[in-house]
Amino acid sequence: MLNHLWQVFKDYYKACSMGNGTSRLYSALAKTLNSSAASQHREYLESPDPEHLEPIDPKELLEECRAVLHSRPPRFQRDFVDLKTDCPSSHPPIRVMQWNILAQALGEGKDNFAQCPVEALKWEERKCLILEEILAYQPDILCLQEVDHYFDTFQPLLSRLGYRGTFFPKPWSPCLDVEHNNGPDGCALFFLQNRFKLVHSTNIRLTAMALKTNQVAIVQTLECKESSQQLCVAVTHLKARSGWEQFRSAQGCDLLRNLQNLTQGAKIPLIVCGDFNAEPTEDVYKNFASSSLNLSSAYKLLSPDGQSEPPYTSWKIRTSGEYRHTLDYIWYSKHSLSVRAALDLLTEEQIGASRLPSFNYPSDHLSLVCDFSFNNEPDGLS
Ligand SMILES: NC(=O)C1=CN([C@@H]2O[C@H](COP(=O)(O)OP(=O)(O)OC[C@H]3O[C@@H](n4cnc5c(N)ncnc54)[C@H](OP(=O)(O)O)[C@@H]3O)[C@@H](O)[C@H]2O)C=CC1
Ligand SMILES: [Mg+2]
Repeated sequence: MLNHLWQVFKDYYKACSMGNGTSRLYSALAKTLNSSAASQHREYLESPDPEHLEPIDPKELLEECRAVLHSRPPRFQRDFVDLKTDCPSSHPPIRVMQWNILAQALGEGKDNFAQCPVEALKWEERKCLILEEILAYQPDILCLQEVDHYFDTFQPLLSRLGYRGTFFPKPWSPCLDVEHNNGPDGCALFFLQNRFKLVHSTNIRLTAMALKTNQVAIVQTLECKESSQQLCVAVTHLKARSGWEQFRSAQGCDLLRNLQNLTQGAKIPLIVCGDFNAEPTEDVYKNFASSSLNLSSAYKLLSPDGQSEPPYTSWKIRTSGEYRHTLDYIWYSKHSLSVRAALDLLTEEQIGASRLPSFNYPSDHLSLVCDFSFNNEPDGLS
């Protein structure tokens, strides 16, 4: 106990000398004094045994994560913006989270982040920041890109939190080029099993100009247990880098074609989450905005006129320069779904001069979170 307290105080001085806030520290200190702290006893974080299936209380996992992160600056506050409160709904909203979490192997071995300290990228702590973000918003549906710790971290932990997960790795993941990698990165889709039943699941290797590419998508049809309404959800991560705009556009066309079939010609309401690696000026964005699937991009609703995308969803400094781009989107069927609320983005001040990732935030992409409801509920309330 004394040793642990001494460590907490050492961490306190370290945090102060870094000029960071101390609220995490107070919480860790209180925990140490009040109980046999979770920081000493990482029951969930250190035993992600796939055979271990007892449910986890999200609050307890969050406490474990906070104990691991006690010497880091506190999480930034992000608020939900209410967008549609006039229409009452008899069912709880469906919360959807879209997030490129940054593959561990790419962050350490390929991305060339120039301002992010290497200590901020340590997996044992960074994974707690990622889990903390997921646990803070508790999405019903979670769509992730750049997942290279599915089997050892996210699948075992999230399944004990009540999620069913699906992972589809990239066929030639660039993670595999990195020494000591943890396997390929890919897309993952999780949904809460107490809210949805899986009706249909498809893994798609996207094509461009009739050729198979290195980019993938997962598309699932879910049935809401409360309303019996069906919902189709897709997650994707399109080809990165400038010079590949036509390639991304072709991949987007392939995904749209697949989605036409999987939604039975737009009959089933659809949500598409992705890191499209494309600004709104690109063809792939325009094709999604004008498709016969009648999709709209949820985060436009945060702009004053409801017509503009946010100024950024990804902000980083590489050795090659600073990159601030809007690349991530949550598309939804605009006639059958409404966005009731959306999580505001981090401000430039919160992101800080070194940009992302950082000690505060684990990825170079921000998470996007929206609450949806169906427009036509069977009981006719909305
Ligand atoms: N062995 C083989 O035959 C093959 C191997 N490969 C491997 O895959 C790699 C390419 O795969 P592909 O899927 O097309 O990759 P992408 O070009 O789509 O990028 C892969 C990752 O790199 C990140 N990234 C984007 N821009 C940069 C940058 N400027 N510097 C560093 N990282 C960046 C992206 O992150 P974000 O999305 O966040 O921007 C993305 O997650 C090749 O480099 C090779 O290693 C690929 C095909 C065949
Ligand atoms: Mg990346």
